[in-house]
Amino acid sequence: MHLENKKVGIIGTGKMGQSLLRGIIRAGKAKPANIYASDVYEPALQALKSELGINVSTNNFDTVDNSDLIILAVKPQILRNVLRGFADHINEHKLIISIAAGVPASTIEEELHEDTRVIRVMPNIAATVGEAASAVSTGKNASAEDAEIAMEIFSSVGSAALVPEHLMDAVTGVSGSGPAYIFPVIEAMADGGVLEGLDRESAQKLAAQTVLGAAKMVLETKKHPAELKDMVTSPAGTTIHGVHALEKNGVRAAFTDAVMASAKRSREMGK
Ligand SMILES: NC(=O)C1=CN([C@@H]2O[C@H](COP(=O)(O)OP(=O)(O)OC[C@H]3O[C@@H](n4cnc5c(N)ncnc54)[C@H](OP(=O)(O)O)[C@@H]3O)[C@@H](O)[C@H]2O)C=CC1
Ligand SMILES: O=C(O)[C@@H]1CCC=N1
Repeated sequence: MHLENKKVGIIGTGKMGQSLLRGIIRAGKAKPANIYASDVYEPALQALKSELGINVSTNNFDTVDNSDLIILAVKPQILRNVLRGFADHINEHKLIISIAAGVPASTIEEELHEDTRVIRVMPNIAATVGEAASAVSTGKNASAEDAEIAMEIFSSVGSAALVPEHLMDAVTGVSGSGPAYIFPVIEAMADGGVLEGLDRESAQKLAAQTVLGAAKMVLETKKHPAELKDMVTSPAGTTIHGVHALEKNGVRAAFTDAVMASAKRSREMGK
């Protein structure tokens, strides 16, 4: 099963559902006429239909019945109920792709049909701008080709890598939740700039571009971040004074703790 000419369904057109929809269309991975989306709020669906030309419904049956693969983008807390609502409409020909945090593929198999092909993905909100970091894992019935399809979809909104499912909580801690750790960092760096006399707009642009540039250096040079940090810190210069202030405030432990707290919550949500 290749993505081209397949009917793609999305259940839940909130923040992530919409990001994925737009990304898939932008990348030409599916024609709008082949996309079926459902959610509970009719006016928002109609707005999506007129903007993107996709098929919409407030009835998840329409999405499930018309689609070859169905992306589940509702909150984890309601996922079981949503699955129970259409379990009778699922057969082994349909591929289920869930992005719900914490919910194991086995839970979805249990609620649907024991033979259901399930792929679990943890993307992140940067899918909105085509820069998500996604991890893809396979349920017990999903084939290598199913994983390839998921990789194709999520590669269209950023980078995607295959991981064993037991690492999904760790992935959630690092990249699923990660953008929310960085936004306050950008805001705080901009605050510092404002404190030192820059206007807010310039300070925010400088801070955001700095984060983007640093990330790009790590990805493109593949050097250890410590080596890159050393390239910025002149002896007795400005940067080492800034780095010292960060270390004094426990920046490393704060970020490591954030990743661990999110991963722990993901594990709890999976129980
Ligand atoms: N936000 C993020 O950064 C990330 C989220 N995720 C995962 O993505 C999933 C979606 O998250 P997110 O987009 O943030 O959440 P949202 O609340 O923005 O989107 C969920 C959407 O589903 C709708 N919905 C509620 N009940 C139903 C139903 N019965 N049938 C169809 N649609 C329904 C909601 O409507 P209403 O609001 O009216 O209830 C809402 O529009 C979650 O499982 C989350 O764990 C994964 C990675 C990153
Ligand atoms: O906060 C959450 O639960 C979701 C999953 C990862 C990002 N947002």
